[in-house]
Amino acid sequence: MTEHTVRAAHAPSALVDPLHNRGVAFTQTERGALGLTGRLPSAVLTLDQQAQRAYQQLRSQESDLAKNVYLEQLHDRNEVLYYKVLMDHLVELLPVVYDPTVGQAIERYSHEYRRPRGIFLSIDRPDDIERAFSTLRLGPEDVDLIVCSDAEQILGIGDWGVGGIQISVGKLAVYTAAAGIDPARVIPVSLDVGTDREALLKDPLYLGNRHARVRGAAYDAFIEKYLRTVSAMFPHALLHFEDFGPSNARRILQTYGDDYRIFNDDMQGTGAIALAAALSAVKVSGVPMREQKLVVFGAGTAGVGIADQLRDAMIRDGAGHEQATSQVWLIDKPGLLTRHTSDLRDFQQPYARDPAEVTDWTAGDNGGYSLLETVKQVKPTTLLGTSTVQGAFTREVVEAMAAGTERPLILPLSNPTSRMEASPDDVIAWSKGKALVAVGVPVEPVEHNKVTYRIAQANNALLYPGVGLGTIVSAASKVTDGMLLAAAQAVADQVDVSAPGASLLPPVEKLRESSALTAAAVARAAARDSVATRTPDDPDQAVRQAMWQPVYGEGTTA
Ligand SMILES: NC(=O)C1=CN([C@@H]2O[C@H](COP(=O)(O)OP(=O)(O)OC[C@H]3O[C@@H](n4cnc5c(N)ncnc54)[C@H](O)[C@@H]3O)[C@@H](O)[C@H]2O)C=CC1
Ligand SMILES: CC(=O)C(=O)O
Ligand SMILES: [Mg+2]
Repeated sequence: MTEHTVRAAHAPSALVDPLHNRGVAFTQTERGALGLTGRLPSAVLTLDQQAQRAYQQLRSQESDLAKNVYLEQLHDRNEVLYYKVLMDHLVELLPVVYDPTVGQAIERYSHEYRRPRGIFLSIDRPDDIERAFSTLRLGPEDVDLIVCSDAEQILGIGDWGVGGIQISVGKLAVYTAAAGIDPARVIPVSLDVGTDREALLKDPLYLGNRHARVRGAAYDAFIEKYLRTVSAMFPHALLHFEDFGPSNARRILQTYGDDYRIFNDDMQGTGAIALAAALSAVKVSGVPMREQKLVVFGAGTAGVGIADQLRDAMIRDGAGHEQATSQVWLIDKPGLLTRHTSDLRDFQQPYARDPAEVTDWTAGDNGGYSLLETVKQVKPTTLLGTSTVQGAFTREVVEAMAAGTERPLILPLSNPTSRMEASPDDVIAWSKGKALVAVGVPVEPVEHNKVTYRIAQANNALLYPGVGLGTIVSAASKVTDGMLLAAAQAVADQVDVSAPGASLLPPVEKLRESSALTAAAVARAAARDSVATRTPDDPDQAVRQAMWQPVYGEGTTA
């Protein structure tokens, strides 16, 4: 050890540990008890005063990325203060710590890096998994939630290697800000299996494994070892999977979903929030769920995850399984997916159309059937965008939607903003105010013909925090389809869509209240589905009591 490292090791730990640090809010008595005498300026500030100062400092940052970096540094210094600022300004700051700015933070991770947050697991050292988690010195009862990503499909921006740790950090920040998940009881994880992005591999500052993504048996063994280790060490933790590539996302959930408490946000969370928007749209359009016709543009993890949940909702509303499946049309890079499309993925196959159906359709130059042709032929009630293709919902497509049905539901859900299939103001204008719209990122209301259209944010963040809290409060052994449906229904029940231009989903201003209602509905569903191992008499009260608040507790805290 050098003289410097010895000195650092003797720094007062209460100022270094972000879960306990209060900075200048430590009282003189606490400073004395914690060995901080002379280590802080004399004044003692309140949390509100600290939050005022931090917010002023934040406002002086010149870009959203700079604000994100500032907030991450605050997060690493003082978690209570970080969450106080975030929650006091949630509408303004959610897009900074989460979607869309988190995309930039991920791209810039190795360059903006200050200090590590979370657990970094390398596929090159699978035997380190247990030792890595042991460094946290947490016991089996101490962890509620672990978010991991292998960063193959971050939002709509693809493979970002170790930078994907920031999606795990960002998703957890939303869990705490929205649903009061205790930040001391969560762990963000990077599963670094390499990256196929040449620019990262060539960047001398890149902080991840400098090799191509490992696939096949070694990848599967790494995931299995991760699951076995974390569930043995933290048996009550919900294991959230985020932004895996389409085949791995689905395969992991299908292979391990019965044995481990897994939640795949991009399939299950996104499916449920889109279902919530669709349930609200049914109230406006009057077209019952069983009669909905859905065109999905971008048939990957999110697109087919949503298709599955909407198909199941059609079945619950009285459609037969075959009929409901036939009311879904998938479009991917080759165009409409038919049974003749080569390289269909297994999860796309149930929806592949019979080529005999489309013999009268006009094929494009590549021999496939375009989005526009499909919309004209099918006259769908709902058009979903999960393709990452900016501008794919052209004026002609939107006009065809509005010509085919009275109140089309149009969901350009791709993130971040640069990937959105259409901007809501165009969709409202091109459809002459008929379209019901929700998008993945926060956007301003749209004025059209003297009506103000409030555009719902159909981002899984409006739902997954409540799913997580409800799972934790009920100590559910798994996340069932019934719990996801209950979450979607609870979110939809919170909005009144009777006024012209009303939002299809609750606003972010009410996210905390909304997440509490969702969590209670999820806990009730867990009991109904016999997966709850704790059944509080009053789930609403249990949920509210479980919600962590950003306040300094009594007495010294180190
Ligand atoms: N609003 C929300 O809550 C969520 C939004 N998303 C967004 O959905 C998008 C897709 O994410 P994932 O499903 O995870 O990715 P993915 O890679 O699994 O799916 C994207 C699909 O779009 C297809 N695609 C690409 N170019 C196309 C083109 N020109 N024409 C037709 N299809 C094309 C791809 O082949 C792929 O099947 C991302 O932008 C992501 O941010 C994902 C999860 C949640
Ligand atoms: C919101 C989200 O999970 C995504 O875009 O991937
Ligand atoms: Mg995601």
